Amino acid sequence: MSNPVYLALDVPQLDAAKALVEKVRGHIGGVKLGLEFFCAHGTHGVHEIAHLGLPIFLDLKLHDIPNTVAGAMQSLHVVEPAIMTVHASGGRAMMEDAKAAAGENTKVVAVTMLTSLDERDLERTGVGGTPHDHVMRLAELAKDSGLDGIVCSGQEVKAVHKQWKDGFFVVPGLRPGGKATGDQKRVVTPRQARDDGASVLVIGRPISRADDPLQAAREIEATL
Ligand SMILES: O=c1ccn([C@@H]2O[C@H](COP(=O)(O)O)[C@@H](O)[C@H]2O)c(=O)[nH]1
Repeated sequence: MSNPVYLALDVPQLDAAKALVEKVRGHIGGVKLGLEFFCAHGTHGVHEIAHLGLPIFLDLKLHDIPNTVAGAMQSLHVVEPAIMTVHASGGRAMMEDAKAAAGENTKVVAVTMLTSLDERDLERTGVGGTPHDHVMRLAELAKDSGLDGIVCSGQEVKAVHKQWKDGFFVVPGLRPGGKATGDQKRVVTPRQARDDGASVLVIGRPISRADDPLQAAREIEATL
């Protein structure tokens, strides 16, 4: 089985980002490039990282009217990402058009509820119910819209996997100690997420901000 860990490369300098990937490449299965990286380095930066030879997950969390999101997906064919994200709350038509516009080798997955949010945050946005209810509802919408899977926390992945057997599940908000730290609120360990059905484990700061990123990546891999 291939390594499910995708390193979140939220690092502003391109050279430092490349050096980090080179350092830990034997202990990860892919690289996740998000808004911080893309705003700084654009498609040029994506190509530079892709040249290192690992699969690329482009996490831009697109959320706009269907025509605009479909146009953005088309424009990103040049970088051929293995995985792309849109927001499930963009609605069915947006997700259908995003999937139709994506390259044939790109999995499109929908962000349900950010792992930095909890039930109180949800309530403040006017959404009632628990994170579990909200994630399940949006997962069903993503499935009906023809997407490949969703992004959710490790606290929901087991339930979603039960209902969507062949879905592709991306789980961020992972902490080796299993404790919520900093901005991440719905947290589990990488091992628990894997055991509960995650397809991809997104891990950033526990590796990138570790005193010894190589050792941190090795230790996480050993738990899986
Ligand atoms: O719900 C979500 C969706 C995406 N992310 C992204 O994952 C990484 C997590 O980084 P850590 O440093 O391991 O916290 C980051 O790039 C987020 O943009 C998420 O955390 N939660």
